[in-house]
Amino acid sequence: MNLCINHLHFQVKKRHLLENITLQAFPNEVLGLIGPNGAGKSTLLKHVAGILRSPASSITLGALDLSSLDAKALASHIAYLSQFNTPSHATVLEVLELGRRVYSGMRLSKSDKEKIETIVEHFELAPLLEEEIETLSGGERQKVLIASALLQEPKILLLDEPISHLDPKNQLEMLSAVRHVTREKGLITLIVLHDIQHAIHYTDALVLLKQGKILHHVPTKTLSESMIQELFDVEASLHVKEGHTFVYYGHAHDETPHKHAHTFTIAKNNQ
Ligand SMILES: Nc1ncnc2c1ncn2[C@@H]1O[C@H](COP(=O)(O)OP(=O)(O)OP(=O)(O)O)[C@@H](O)[C@H]1O
Repeated sequence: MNLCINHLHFQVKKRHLLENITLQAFPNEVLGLIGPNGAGKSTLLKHVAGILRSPASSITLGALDLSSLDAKALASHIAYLSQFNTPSHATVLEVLELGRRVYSGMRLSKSDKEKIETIVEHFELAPLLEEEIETLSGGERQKVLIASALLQEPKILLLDEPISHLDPKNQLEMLSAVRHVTREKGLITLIVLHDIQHAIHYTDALVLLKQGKILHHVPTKTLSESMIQELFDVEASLHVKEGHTFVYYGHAHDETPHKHAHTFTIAKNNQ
């Protein structure tokens, strides 16, 4: 079942925040949304999450019209981790349990509890379970919220800058976990990332959004320097070292191995 966004248009007063957004995302795919500040990335995710609605457009998952569902029905299809919202007055365990309540209500089953235990172990959250979520560090909180979103077992996972507070090790582990779970469970994952390096290594396809419009929607391996430059209005160059692709901003390095920098893409280096 594909996620289809058709002719999404969103305007506030006279300002067009999203213009004619049409795209498809597929099961097993991590689709990265990248673009400058204010490009409309969060606004796009909020539409898929059903927080914002634009009646003239349609957002469907297979034959299901997501825009016709209420919040509870949406929660069984979509887990959304927003940039800023954190539940208040809840312990870590309660936040994790929230991920299962969409299915089980207040009485969690044995299987719900086992799923929580597995994720607690995987994300090493055991020492934090009784802590109030508000007292955690930004990174710890982000880990708990991602774990809770995964416990929801959605078909669509929406992550808005999910790693902004994590240290480098946790960033890599979290992105790796997101990619793994997307493939293992056949999810459609939309993730907003500011770090192009991460986007290159952990996404399958990229939507490049600028001023509310899609500039490009490409397989990640075909992202080119010229696309990055067009998107961010900065000099950018891609370099490959030992199979890994690195992005440099500013003027290209002297040791750039590719003379035709603007045509260089990252094909075959996206592992
Ligand atoms: N409800 C709203 N009313 C008016 N303007 C809004 C509203 N929501 C978003 N905007 C504006 O729309 C633009 C896009 O915002 P959005 O948060 O989607 O950008 P973004 O690409 O996620 O940016 P960032 O990378 O900075 O998080 C911004 O200029 C923002 O101020």
